[in-house]
This record gives sequence, C-alpha cells and structure tokens, in this order.
Amino acid sequence: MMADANKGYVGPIPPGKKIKIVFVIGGPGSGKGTQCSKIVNQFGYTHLSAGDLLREEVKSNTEQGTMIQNFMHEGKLVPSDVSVRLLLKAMLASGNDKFLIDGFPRDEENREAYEKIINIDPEFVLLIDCSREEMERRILHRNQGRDDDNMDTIRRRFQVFEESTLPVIQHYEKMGKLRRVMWNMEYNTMKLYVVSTQ
Ligand SMILES: Nc1ncnc2c1ncn2[C@@H]1O[C@H](COP(=O)(O)OP(=O)(O)OP(=O)(O)O)[C@@H](O)[C@H]1O
Ligand SMILES: O=c1ccn([C@@H]2O[C@H](COP(=O)(O)O)[C@@H](O)[C@H]2O)c(=O)[nH]1
Ligand SMILES: [Mg+2]
Repeated sequence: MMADANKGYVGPIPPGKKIKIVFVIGGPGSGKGTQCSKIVNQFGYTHLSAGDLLREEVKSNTEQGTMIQNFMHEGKLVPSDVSVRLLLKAMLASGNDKFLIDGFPRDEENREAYEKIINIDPEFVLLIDCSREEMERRILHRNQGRDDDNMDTIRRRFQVFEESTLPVIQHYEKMGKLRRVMWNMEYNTMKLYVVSTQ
C-alpha cells in the first residue's frame, strides 16, 4: 500500500501495498458469482465470495463450522467477525492486490466490522440489480445442492436482503460509490461500465 495513497491506514495488510477492493452486492441469485468469474478471468482480480468461504469453513467439521451451517441454513447472517476474518485470511493468502468481494458487506454491522478490521475503502460497489421473480427462478434452477436453496430459506434470504443489505447499498450510494448494473444488461456493456472505472 503506497503511503500517500493510503495515508492514515491502520490495518493488517502490509504497508507499501496498494490494495484495490470492489464489493459486488445483489440479492440472492442475482448473478454475483457468475459475473465475478467473468470479470476475474479478464482483469486479474481475485474473486472472494464470502458465502463460498463460509461454506468451506462448514466442511471443516469444527464447532465454528457447525455454528456457521446453522446460520446459513436459516438464511441468517453469521457474526461479522467470522466473515471478516475469513475474508482477511483469504486476501493475505492470495498474494494479489485486486479483489472482487462477492456478497459482502450484507449489513451495517458487517460494514462496520470490515472498517474496523480490514479498513480499506472500496474503489466502488457494484450492485447487480435483479427482479425478485428472476432471482427466485435462477435459484430454483441452480441445482448446486446448496442447503439454503429451498423455498423457506430463500424467503428468509430475501427478507435479510431487503431489511439489512439495502441500508448498506444506500450508504455507498450516499458516498457516491455505487455502480448499478441491471440484470438484463448485456455482459459487454456491463464490462465496459465496470472497466471504465479502472
Ligand atoms: N445473466 C444471467 N442470465 C441467466 N442466468 C444467470 C445469469 N447470471 C447468473 N445466472 C444463473 O443464475 C444462478 C444464480 O447465479 P449466481 O450463483 O451467480 O448468483 P449469486 O448472486 O452468486 O447467488 P447467491 O447469492 O445465492 O450466491 C446460476 O444458476 C447462474 O448460472
Ligand atoms: O457476508 C456474508 C455472506 C454470506 N453469509 C451467509 O451465507 C449465505 C449464502 O451467501 P451467498 O452469498 O448467497 O453465497 C447467506 O445467506 C448467509 O447465511 C453471511 O452470513 N455473511
Ligand atoms: Mg453466489
């Protein structure tokens, strides 16, 4: 992180490294993971999905894994310090300096914990704006065997998105950091939109 570019930075990332972070937010099934995979292939970002990191942790069969599994099964958000520390660990392990962070922050508490622990301002926040009807259709056709892709949990995940994630989106909108792309936008148009900010 360059001293001038990050004046006042206090955090765990080694000084002298300029880290670029883009948050990718959207409702459940809006296509965050799909679009991140396309972007990283072309632009050298590391894609970190908070949900995938949590699912990996569940596989560890630890007490923490079981706790995470219960939260995810109910469509609730796991405690912020857990998700932020998993993200930080993955960032440090990657050695890269450009990250697309998919599905995070999900609520104001996540955002505050991120600011406390990692403390790197996102370049911008990409919102994939998708109709609920389309998101539901996509999740129900996804067939990835996800424990939370059932109608009861899906309802709860939508509720969390509307009640807890929308305030985060509004926060970044007020800061002028929000870039909104529509779910039915052509990928090439969206790519130009994203890349034009590089
Ligand atoms: N533009 C698109 N058109 C049609 N289907 C799409 C599109 N983008 C993604 N999908 C499909 O929709 C499903 C959900 O996409 P994806 O897993 O990327 O969403 P997500 O936002 O990461 O969801 P979650 O929040 O549940 O992790 C997948 O089956 C994916 O193949
Ligand atoms: O920051 C986060 C991200 C995710 N979760 C939990 O994981 C599931 C699935 O997330 P996806 O992004 O859809 O893969 C989500 O419903 C939460 O239970 C979280 O707690 N915090
Ligand atoms: Mg996803």
